[in-house]
Amino acid sequence: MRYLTFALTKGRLADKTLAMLEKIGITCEEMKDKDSRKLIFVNEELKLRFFLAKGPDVPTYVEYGAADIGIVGKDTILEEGRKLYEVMDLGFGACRMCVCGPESAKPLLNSNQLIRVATKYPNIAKDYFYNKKHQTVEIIKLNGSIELAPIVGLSEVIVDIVETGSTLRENGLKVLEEVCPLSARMVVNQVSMKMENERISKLIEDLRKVI
Ligand SMILES: Nc1ncnc2c1ncn2[C@@H]1O[C@H](COP(=O)(O)OP(=O)(O)OP(=O)(O)O)[C@@H](O)[C@H]1O
Ligand SMILES: O=P(O)(O)OC[C@H]1O[C@H](OP(=O)(O)OP(=O)(O)O)[C@H](O)[C@@H]1O
Repeated sequence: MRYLTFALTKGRLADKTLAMLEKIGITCEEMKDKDSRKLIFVNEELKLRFFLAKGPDVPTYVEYGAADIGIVGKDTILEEGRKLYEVMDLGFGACRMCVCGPESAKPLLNSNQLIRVATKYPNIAKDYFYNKKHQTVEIIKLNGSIELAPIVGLSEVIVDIVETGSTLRENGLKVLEEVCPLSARMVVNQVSMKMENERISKLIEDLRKVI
């Protein structure tokens, strides 16, 4: 039997991903050692391999078949636009993609003014403003602390993830519009879905019972 390889997202989603896999009897003790610099882990008994990668790289590994299965946020799936199957909503990592800014920016969203939109998600922002709202905007790509942009005058609004809303609150910003709800998803390589259908279907079935 060949190894089935999982690409898991580092950071926020990692602990919940491991807890979910543990519930269906898939464990990888080695992976819990936070001090380890080891990148790939094997469960010999179940013929599984796991590695942790940066979120945006997970769909890349899965599209190319370097991983059969990926666990990644819906935001990353939308942003990366890779060819893969999204097979399951895992429920955890729930948050929302929103257009945010100071209350005073609200009227700009329903005008034909050319506003600036700062975001870590330029493709999601483009799709929302161009295809859904038919509003021409200037997209400015940032890599973090997006909420700074409207405060210091880099942009009028931002497109970013909102979970508890505390980052917005503490910086005097509001949700102005919701783009879409988000959560962690399981994605599968298109060839693996055919070649390893039995094992992958069983995995999906087992996961359905615990989430
Ligand atoms: N409050 C939140 N902020 C950001 N991502 C969240 C939040 N809640 C859930 N998520 C999910 O977790 C994933 C990101 O986890 P991660 O810890 O890698 O965050 P990141 O800030 O995008 O990464 P990095 O710190 O490496 O830039 C997102 O893709 C999203 O689906
Ligand atoms: O609604 P909240 O619960 O406050 O969560 C949302 C915040 O968390 C994320 O940032 P992150 O902590 O990943 O830092 P970053 O801005 O450097 O990416 C996101 O980009 C928001 O800023």
